[in-house]
Amino acid sequence: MLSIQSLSKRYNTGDRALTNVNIQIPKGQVVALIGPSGAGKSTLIRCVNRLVEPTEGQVFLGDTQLTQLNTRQLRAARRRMGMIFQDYALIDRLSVMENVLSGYLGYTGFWRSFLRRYPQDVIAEAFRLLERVGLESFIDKRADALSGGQRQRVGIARALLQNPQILLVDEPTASLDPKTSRQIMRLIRELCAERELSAIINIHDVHLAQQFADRIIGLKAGEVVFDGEPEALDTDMLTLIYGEEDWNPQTDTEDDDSVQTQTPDPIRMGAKVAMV
Ligand SMILES: Nc1ncnc2c1ncn2[C@@H]1O[C@H](COP(=O)(O)OP(=O)(O)OP(=O)(O)O)[C@@H](O)[C@H]1O
Repeated sequence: MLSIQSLSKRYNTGDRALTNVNIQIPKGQVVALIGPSGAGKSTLIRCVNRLVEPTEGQVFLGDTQLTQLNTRQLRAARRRMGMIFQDYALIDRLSVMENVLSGYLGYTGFWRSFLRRYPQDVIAEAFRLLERVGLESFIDKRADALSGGQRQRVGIARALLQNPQILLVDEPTASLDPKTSRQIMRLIRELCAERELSAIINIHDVHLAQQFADRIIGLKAGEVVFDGEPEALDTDMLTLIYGEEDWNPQTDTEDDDSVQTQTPDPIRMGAKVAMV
């Protein structure tokens, strides 16, 4: 579904951010991208939707070679990629509903988007999505009146309104507390399963990655050094990716209100992960 081939990126400053990255992601697979600061995670996600231009290599979404598209074609192709951001990227003065509907703007002409007129079926779908992410009673609230977790749910609903084939998710939980982080990761995972959507999630929290991803890719200094199931990510591999560190932190999962998260801490339990 998404195919990243021999991808390299060197910034104008001379920084080599990615070197010969090869990743194939099938439909419906949730991939967590981990690695220390500066490893190239954000660059990789941004090379997929060409917010950053790769220096070498190709990226295919289905049959479309994203790396060959002109500006107009790229705009159309980006509608097939839903973006979810660390800082939510909402318009504060607009309502929750208007923020979600803005996910449709890429499809619509200038005047319609200027007048913010949306087809009835799009509005109905936005309602359904807001219900699905648990925000049905917040539809008319201004975005800046919401908590961080609620704002991220709006961001998720907005991305899904595009009806994308893949979600590109950049540190979705970086600004959230541990309990809300797990709820958001669970929601993303469930939605991907319901819609057979693939996702690449750039995430710093290794425990969350292990708990909620189908597959983990570890980047170090721009190169893929691990690509496998969460169970295979043991302490030796974590040390290779991040360097020497205590990989046995006491993490508390008791405060999560979902029964599904009563899984053992994956690293404490010798990296045997009970997937949700
Ligand atoms: N716009 C830029 N111009 C020049 N160099 C950049 C730019 N963006 C990133 N880099 C460099 O590319 C490398 C990879 O950065 P990137 O932000 O992709 O890493 P990351 O793994 O996402 O880090 P973090 O977890 O801290 O966000 C780093 O050496 C960084 O300094």
